[in-house]
Amino acid sequence: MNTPYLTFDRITKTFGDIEVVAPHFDLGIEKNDFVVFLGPSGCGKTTLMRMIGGLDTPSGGEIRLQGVPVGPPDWRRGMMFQSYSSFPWLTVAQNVEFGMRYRHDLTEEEKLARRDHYLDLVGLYEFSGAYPNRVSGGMRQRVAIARTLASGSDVLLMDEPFGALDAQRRETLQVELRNIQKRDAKTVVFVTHDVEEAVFLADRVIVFSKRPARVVADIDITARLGADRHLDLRDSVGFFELRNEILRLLRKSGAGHE
Ligand SMILES: Nc1ncnc2c1ncn2[C@@H]1O[C@H](COP(=O)(O)OP(=O)(O)OP(=O)(O)O)[C@@H](O)[C@H]1O
Repeated sequence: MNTPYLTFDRITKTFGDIEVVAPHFDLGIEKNDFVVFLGPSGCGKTTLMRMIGGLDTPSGGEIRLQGVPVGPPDWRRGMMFQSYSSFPWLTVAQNVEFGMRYRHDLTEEEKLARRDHYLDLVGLYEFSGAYPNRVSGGMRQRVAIARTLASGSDVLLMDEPFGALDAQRRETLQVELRNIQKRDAKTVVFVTHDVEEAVFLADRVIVFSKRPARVVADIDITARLGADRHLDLRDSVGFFELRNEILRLLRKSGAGHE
């Protein structure tokens, strides 16, 4: 049997008396999969992501990437959290460059080209020289998205990254993220509370129970919708069926979802 690219092997996690994941939590994530975590608020999704990124450590068990236990954060696991703010003392462009500080494999010219490409992608090129505290919250979030993508990590850990964006920008970035993920063969773990966003982006949606988190459903979205995602898909019957199915699961899992 093949070992998954990313493995949670008999994980336990407690904060004092609080048990965050169900005892001996197991989960495998395949390379180049776009996996979305959905579940009730406070069930442990962020904690699971932080443990992949190395910002938190399991109380027991092991998380392995390509068979190797994960250690402290490094650029191969790029993290982007909703609260992950920009550095106020750096300009928008310098913030994006900062994401590439460990990319010794790139020349200065390549770094600058990547910086400009991703700034353009998130619609911030013209704000390159601005300081983050001079732009809106949604724009700061886009700076963080550009920085994460520019860093070129193999694994992208994204915790509600589009939360502060307006609907149109959000749709654009969803399509772009999905394209980048497929084109550049990234493995993405993405947390959202938005079921439509989950269905649109994911190859696989994992629905968690209330804390302590356990997997209540593991849905192969690509088997049902195909890998090619375009905005028209949102109007299809298959999309609606999946959305409704997941909303029902969330209601049952006690999410009290919108
Ligand atoms: N550093 C910490 N110390 C103590 N308790 C914590 C800590 N971090 C998280 N928790 C608790 O662990 C539980 C899981 O939190 P987590 O942020 O992982 O949930 P979540 O599913 O991401 O929630 P949300 O959807 O609201 O973002 C919560 O009860 C939270 O209060």
